[in-house]
Amino acid sequence: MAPRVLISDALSPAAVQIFKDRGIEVDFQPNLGKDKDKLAEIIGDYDGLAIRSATKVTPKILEKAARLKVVGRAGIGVDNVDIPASTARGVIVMNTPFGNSITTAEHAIAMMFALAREIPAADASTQAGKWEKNRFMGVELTAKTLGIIGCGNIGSIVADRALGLKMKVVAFDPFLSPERALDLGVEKVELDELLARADVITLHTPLTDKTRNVLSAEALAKTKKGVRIVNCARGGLVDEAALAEALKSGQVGGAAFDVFVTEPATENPLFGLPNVICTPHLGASTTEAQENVALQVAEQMSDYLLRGAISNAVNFPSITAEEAPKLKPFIELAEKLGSFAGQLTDTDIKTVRLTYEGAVAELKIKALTSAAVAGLLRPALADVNVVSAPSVAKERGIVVEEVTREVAGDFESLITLTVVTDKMERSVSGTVFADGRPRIVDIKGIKVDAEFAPSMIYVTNEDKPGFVGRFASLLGEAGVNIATFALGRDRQGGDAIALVEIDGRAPDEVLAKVQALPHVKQAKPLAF
Ligand SMILES: NC(=O)c1ccc[n+]([C@@H]2O[C@H](COP(=O)([O-])OP(=O)(O)OC[C@H]3O[C@@H](n4cnc5c(N)ncnc54)[C@H](O)[C@@H]3O)[C@@H](O)[C@H]2O)c1
Ligand SMILES: O=C(O)[C@H](O)COP(=O)(O)O
Repeated sequence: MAPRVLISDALSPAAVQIFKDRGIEVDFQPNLGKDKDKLAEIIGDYDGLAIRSATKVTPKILEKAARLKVVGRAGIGVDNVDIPASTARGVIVMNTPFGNSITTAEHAIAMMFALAREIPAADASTQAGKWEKNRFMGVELTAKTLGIIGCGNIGSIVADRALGLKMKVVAFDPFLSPERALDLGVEKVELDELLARADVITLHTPLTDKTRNVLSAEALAKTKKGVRIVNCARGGLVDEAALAEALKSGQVGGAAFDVFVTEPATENPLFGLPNVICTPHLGASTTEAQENVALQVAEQMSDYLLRGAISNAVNFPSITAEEAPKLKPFIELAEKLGSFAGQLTDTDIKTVRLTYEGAVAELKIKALTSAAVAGLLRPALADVNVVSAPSVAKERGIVVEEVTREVAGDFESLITLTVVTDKMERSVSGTVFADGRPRIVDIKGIKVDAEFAPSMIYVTNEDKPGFVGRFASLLGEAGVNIATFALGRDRQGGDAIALVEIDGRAPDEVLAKVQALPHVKQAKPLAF
């Protein structure tokens, strides 16, 4: 069945065409995102959801999204998507981090000019027939200092344009390296210095616990008198009530805002104040940017739904379309090794260690580790999956370790999963042969060669004569057909294991009889 995608915001129709061309069924309902009840009613029918900022992907929506595999944000900010809840349900969330950056930077520059020359007020006055030539006295931007808070993709484009305007640029961004600052031609400063020096401040950070109200009443009091403030990033970066007071007192000379604490903003403390310019979250709204992000998100979502390739996911490592087929058999192997250990582990797991040796160590091991942890936890938590596994493990205090080694000894690639509990440490290793099928090749240091089968019995016993005959007869007498039989031991007379594939499930009473055979330590059913 072809995957189905719902577009619930006003994306460029270019996205619809991409989905159709890729053989994906698509429903384009550009206003649906504003109607959360209707969205909740129909979301269960879709594998993908393509959005901008109007659709809110809440836990309530996700609860109804039984088939949903991917949310694609045609744009940058994913603050309208509950990422932990999406991750917990195994939904990949991807965005398009660069497609609208130039457009948004241009909007910030336009806002800065509009503030400097009071263009909106001058326009309104002129069109009202007033010709107030003496009312509007602007400021020149040349040689003024622009303070950029957040010098990432958009901030650095703003810096480049501002330098072109012959402004001085200072930037506050704890993650901006001195080398990058030098490359950009900006001066990296602390926040207080930026506040003290900037004639214009522009914000370009995401909204986080650290950036919320970065321009608070206290910060605004430290600015140059008459400073102009531009916010084309996120509402909440500036304390709107404090800014309104600072505008009234003249501490701040003007503010140009594209984003607001509450959106859609139908009322706001800034509305109606002198030299305040507002736009309705138009930063990304150009034909070029909208076409870029729509095409990109549709391609990314299609690649994931059709080929398992992941790019620009905020909750999973990237996997290219070339890597996806190489990873696939190893993802299956990792998940099955995890499942093997999970089915045998009854007590609290403290640590899981994944060791990747040989060619597999060159692949995206983060994805393999996630698959292994998902397999390990699934016997206890049915809902866990490759996307949610790392966060579920973290919540449960399970330490996940990864080790990579270049050489794999007898195998081209080898994955070993080791589980550590308070009582024991158990390792199981596997590989993928040329036929692409995963095999178990080592259990607790004992060599075996077994495939993962839908129904198996795993026996550990003392290596004593007679066990295999008795075990096989017992199964035969109970009408349980043996499909394959793998044996291994650490040394003659030492510890031995049997991994037996059977047709159908072994009844509990048969397993109890196996358990009661002489020299048997444990007999467990396994299913893959
Ligand atoms: N108005 C719009 O329509 C519109 C359009 C696109 C993007 N945006 C928003 O613009 C913002 C920036 O987008 P971007 O693509 O440049 O993001 P980005 O991730 O490339 O850059 C953000 C920068 O902020 C910095 N930063 C993080 N925490 C900080 C802190 N505590 N103090 C100072 N700097 C900090 C980061 O180091 C990074 O360099 C985002 O919030 C995005 O959602 C708005
Ligand atoms: O984060 C973004 O990309 C912008 O805020 C754009 O939002 P929009 O797609 O709703 O215009």
